[in-house]
Amino acid sequence: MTSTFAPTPLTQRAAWQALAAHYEQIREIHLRELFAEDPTRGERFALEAEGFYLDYSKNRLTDETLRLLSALAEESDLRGRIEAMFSGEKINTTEKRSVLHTALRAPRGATVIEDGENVVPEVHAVLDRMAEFADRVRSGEWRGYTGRRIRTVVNIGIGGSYLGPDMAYDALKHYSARDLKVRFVANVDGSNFAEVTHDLEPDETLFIVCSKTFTTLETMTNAHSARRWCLAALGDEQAIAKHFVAVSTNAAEVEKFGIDTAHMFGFWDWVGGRYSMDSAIGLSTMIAVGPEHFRALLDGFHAMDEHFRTAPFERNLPVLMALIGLWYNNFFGAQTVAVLPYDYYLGKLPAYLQQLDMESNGKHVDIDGQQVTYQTGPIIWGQPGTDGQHSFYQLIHQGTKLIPCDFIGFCQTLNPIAPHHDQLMANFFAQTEALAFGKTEAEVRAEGVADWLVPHRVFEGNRPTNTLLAERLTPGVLGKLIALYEHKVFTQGVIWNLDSFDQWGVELGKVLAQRIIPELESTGETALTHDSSTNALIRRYRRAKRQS
Ligand SMILES: O=P(O)(O)OC[C@H]1O[C@H](O)[C@H](O)[C@@H](O)[C@@H]1O
Repeated sequence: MTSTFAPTPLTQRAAWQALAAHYEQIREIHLRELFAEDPTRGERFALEAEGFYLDYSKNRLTDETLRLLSALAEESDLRGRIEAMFSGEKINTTEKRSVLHTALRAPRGATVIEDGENVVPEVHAVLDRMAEFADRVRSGEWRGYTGRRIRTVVNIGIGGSYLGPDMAYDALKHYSARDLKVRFVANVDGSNFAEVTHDLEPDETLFIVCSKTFTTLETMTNAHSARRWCLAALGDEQAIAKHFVAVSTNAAEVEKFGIDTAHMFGFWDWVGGRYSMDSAIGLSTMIAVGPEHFRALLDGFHAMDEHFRTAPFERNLPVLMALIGLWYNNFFGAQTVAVLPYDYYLGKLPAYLQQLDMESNGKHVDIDGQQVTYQTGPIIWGQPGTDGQHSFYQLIHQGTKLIPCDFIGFCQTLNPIAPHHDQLMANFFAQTEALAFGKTEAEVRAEGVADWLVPHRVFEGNRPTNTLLAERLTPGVLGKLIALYEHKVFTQGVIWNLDSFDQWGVELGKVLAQRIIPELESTGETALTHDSSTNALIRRYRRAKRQS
């Protein structure tokens, strides 16, 4: 069943037009004024939920802005779209699929119906098999072909079959078995494979080939190289069963590759690649941290799902963050969002969120195929603090572009080595303060700065930030954080009226590469029929290749 709601075009909705008018009134107002007007602003514009404290007071908005943004969510039928997603409607219309990553973390015993069937028992059956396998690898019961225990797990996969596990492995290092390493091969560049495997012992290495489709060029090329690497050392086809397992929705292709489907962990076409780190794609995560921590991660995801589904919009973390983001994206003309985690373990969060957000909402037509007349998904980027401070923060503080930032930090460190955490968090708090309030010309002059230097030392301020503070980074908190961003992206996609779950934009390049591969591999001078630029580049490459 699909929803029958036909929204008024976005820019014609009453709330959108009211926001456009409201923007004209508010665009010049400085955060200094907003804070001066209301001494309670810092506490009033904050939300405590699911273990997070979101301070959104340092944003260029008022109660009226929030009221209008919430009205826009209502007019966009956000409530109905949330229910449509959770209840298994085929909201991914271009691929005619349900979008049920939320079922991956539904508790045992819950009911989520997809095409007339409850999928929760299947989800838990796979989780149970994963747990059994992870325990066997972790305990050393699962042995390699020569009888040695597994010391390194290599996840072969790309996109959604890589970024989540890679991010989570770093994020949960503190909880990981230290005698078992996880590495990642994603890029089709042979240097990735070479560098990851050069110091590994084949008989102590387990490859997890992760691919939803099991046809992705990069992953299949790397998996075949891994197979050859393994066979070259162990010399027996029988060894493959001990050193390869697969995660996929495509059992036929897994078998064709030569992996016994008894060693395959499945998932379903209602899980998008970029929403799959909590499916069997998380097998490497589970092996690293153990089934109990993995379940805590899932519980975290689920808690945020429930919050998103039930909390009123103005007290709803993902909805609020989505609406604030939309305010800058569509009214202030901000092109990007910086995600700045003040936690070493979250170093790969920006890269993970790039796929989650940009592959979901980087669309120029709406769900009905109509060209949009408004901006859609922003460019996501970032780096952990404090590293970024010594590099690109200059532009955020004094550049000509408006860059809304998400600052993410924790009250407690997992590595209490004084004085590090206080210093880290002092920087965390200082940055949002500096960005919001800046430093006026009068303040700079009062410091006795020479006239000619004054303009360089002035900080305009009025640069918006969200601060997301949690107690400490645990598997559960990571799950909540990722679900928060998943639902933020969903909320924005609903308002922009997009299909946030397809990714046609990645297809053209793939198809053209398939056409070019034989042109590069062929030893003869096959005719080239591309444009003159592409032809010249290919000819140059072939010439260099012949000479090498
Ligand atoms: O898991 P796979 O089927 O190998 O897909 C891996 C990735 O490649 C595709 O091209 C898409 O851009 C991603 O959404 C996907 O996660």
